[in-house]
Amino acid sequence: MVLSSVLGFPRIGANREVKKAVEAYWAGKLSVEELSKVAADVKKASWTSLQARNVDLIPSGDFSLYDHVLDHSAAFNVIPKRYTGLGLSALDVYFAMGRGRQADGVDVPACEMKKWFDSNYHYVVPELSEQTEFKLLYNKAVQEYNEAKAIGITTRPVILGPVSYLVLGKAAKEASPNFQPISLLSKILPIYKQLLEELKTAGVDSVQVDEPILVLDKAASLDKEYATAYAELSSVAPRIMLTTYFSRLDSNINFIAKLPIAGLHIDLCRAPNQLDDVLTAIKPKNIVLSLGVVSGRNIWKCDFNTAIKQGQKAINALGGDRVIVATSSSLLHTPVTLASEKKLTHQQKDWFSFALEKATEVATLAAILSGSQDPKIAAALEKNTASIAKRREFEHTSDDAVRKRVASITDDMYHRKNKFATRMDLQAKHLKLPRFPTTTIGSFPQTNEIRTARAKFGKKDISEAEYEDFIKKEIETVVRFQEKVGLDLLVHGEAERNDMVQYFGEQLNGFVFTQNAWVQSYGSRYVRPPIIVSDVSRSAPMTVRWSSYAQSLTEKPMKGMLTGPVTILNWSFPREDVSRKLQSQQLALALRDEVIDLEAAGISAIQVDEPAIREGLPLRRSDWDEYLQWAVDTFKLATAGVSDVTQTHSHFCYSDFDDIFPSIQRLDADVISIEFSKSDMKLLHTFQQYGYSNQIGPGVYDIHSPRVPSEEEITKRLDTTRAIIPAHLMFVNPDCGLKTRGWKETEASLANLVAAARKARESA
Ligand code: MET
Ligand SMILES: [Zn+2]
Repeated sequence: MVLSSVLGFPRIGANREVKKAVEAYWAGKLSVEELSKVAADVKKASWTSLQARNVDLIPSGDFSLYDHVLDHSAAFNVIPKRYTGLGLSALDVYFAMGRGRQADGVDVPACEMKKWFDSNYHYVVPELSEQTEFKLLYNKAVQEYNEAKAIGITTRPVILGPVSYLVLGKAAKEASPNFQPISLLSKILPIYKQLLEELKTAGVDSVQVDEPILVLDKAASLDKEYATAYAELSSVAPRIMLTTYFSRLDSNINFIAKLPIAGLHIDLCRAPNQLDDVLTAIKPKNIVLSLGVVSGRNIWKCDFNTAIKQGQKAINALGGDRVIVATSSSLLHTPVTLASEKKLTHQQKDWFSFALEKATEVATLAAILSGSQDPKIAAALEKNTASIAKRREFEHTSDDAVRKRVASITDDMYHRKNKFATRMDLQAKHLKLPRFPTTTIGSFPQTNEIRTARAKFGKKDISEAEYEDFIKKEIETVVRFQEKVGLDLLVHGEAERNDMVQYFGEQLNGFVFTQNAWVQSYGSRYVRPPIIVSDVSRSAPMTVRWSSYAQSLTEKPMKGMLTGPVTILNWSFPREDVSRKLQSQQLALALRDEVIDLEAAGISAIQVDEPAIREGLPLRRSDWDEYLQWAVDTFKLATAGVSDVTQTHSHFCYSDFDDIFPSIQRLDADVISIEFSKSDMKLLHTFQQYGYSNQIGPGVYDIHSPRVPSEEEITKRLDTTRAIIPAHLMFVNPDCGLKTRGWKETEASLANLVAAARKARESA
């Protein structure tokens, strides 16, 4: 019999209960007990609804109040010293690691956060060194397994495997210079053994051990580590389902097939072509194969007929008892349920599947592949076939004007008139910025007042004119504040934006929006990605009136603010019927018109944010060039339409710069601002290595945390940076937008930033 499996479920609650509870706990408005109760209810709701949908293998242990990697670190005693001895409870230490803490005399920054593979989910990076003493402080997998068991549901616990956990970590400050986290393998294995033994004792039959690192090139050199780890673990563990996702195993399958594991999960949505090789490699072994055929990363209804073909092939090779039908990855990256969407048309609803609907899909597929004679199953297949046929029909319609415009893009549209050095002089005269010009990344605090006004406008409780007035007042407040605090290049504050992608998607043709389709980005931050369903174009200017209104209020230069094509694409649920490249080109042409309109309206600095360009990078190196070629080209297409006197900016927030640094240069933005305050100046080494010719604003403090950086702290950062980046190329700015921050810390932080920049100017 073919079983069905879900690899992980969204942990935010169908109505964002977890966000609300966690934030209330932080604000001191909810007790630990009340928070645990909310968490328990959300877990229970997930388990019972997966059971009701006939999913055979239901995950547990995948819940988290902040991040599952952080959970692991906290449970394994991977707690940097700076968070201990502060008199905090274990839970508060946990949250302090996730988001920093500045209260009651305690002042600690957050741990570094990184993007989880090529997704927009961020994990908290474990800090490891020779001194790390692993200990199993608690066993979350066992706890959740028992929690589910208590309500009569048998689950399959999920844990992050030892090799991936270590490789995802980084060397702590105190580690010796050549320290590699993976060198701790022999030290961490006993703890994993203890964890797994406890699972076995609790009655667990099989455990999902995630080793997503296996889809990366670097796994090829970790074959010995994998062999050692799994030989040790399998001797004490329940049956191990080794789980990979997001890309293909390629030659890594050769050593994986030799591991003493009970099963292997592969992602057939991202990498359908790996099926044959994997089947060949595992056929002689007694390994179960879990087929990731229902996408954990996108929201399109699964094409059953394609999935059935893959399933049938696996059954033919291995027999039905060795095949599982599963989601391609955890459903953490998809919204909870389509049932919450009241505004989608009937046609649109028929295109999509969210997490709960995907659970039904895996269960139905497993039934079909098991030869079920249930008429309901036959009807479900028929219905799916009809839905997919209708969607294909829709996909064949296209916007000819947009397609023609893409086909007639010419080479000169990718380039500015003159080289950067010439442009820099022209812009300096025009903008009259001082040395170490100070600026921000765009957004200012999104207060409750702003959200309430937007919600009221959405519900038509206030008129468009009233809303417009409200936003204008917000813009004025932000402009006056920036003048007062002494910033040089101003922004309008983005008060009118619900989200930097959604805001544009809503004004562009080709997108569909949801009401409740939230997906976790980090901690309690959730986003609602728009869905690209057809060709994209712009009907009218999107930001010009706000930017020009802001400029009209001040003598200082105002920076226009747009989200770049690659980021809009990567933070949307993309189409799967046309290439990402084509979708990005269409977006770029729409944005190009906006950039040109902003310039015509008197805006002389225009920032086009591309924070997601790095995360869209394919996980396998051999696929990089192709991606970077079109990603960089489409950014240039969006920005290069302006005259040389207009200063283009771009912003990136991630720390793994090394990989794509030459491409950042090729973007040819006049100024880039980057996040780096949390990665310990690592970026600077990248700079030293590759050099960079244009202007650059390394983020001087971490905006993801509410703590206020002192002036000295910022000065120190500037000093380090100046040793590497020529002073005349430097901008001074926070490492990202301020929308998640409160006004109080924003005022204090920016005052310190301006003071530090002035000091730097004096000593320049
Ligand atoms: C995630 S990058 C954010 C950039 C945007 N301009 C902002 O300031 O919020
Ligand atoms: Zn950012």
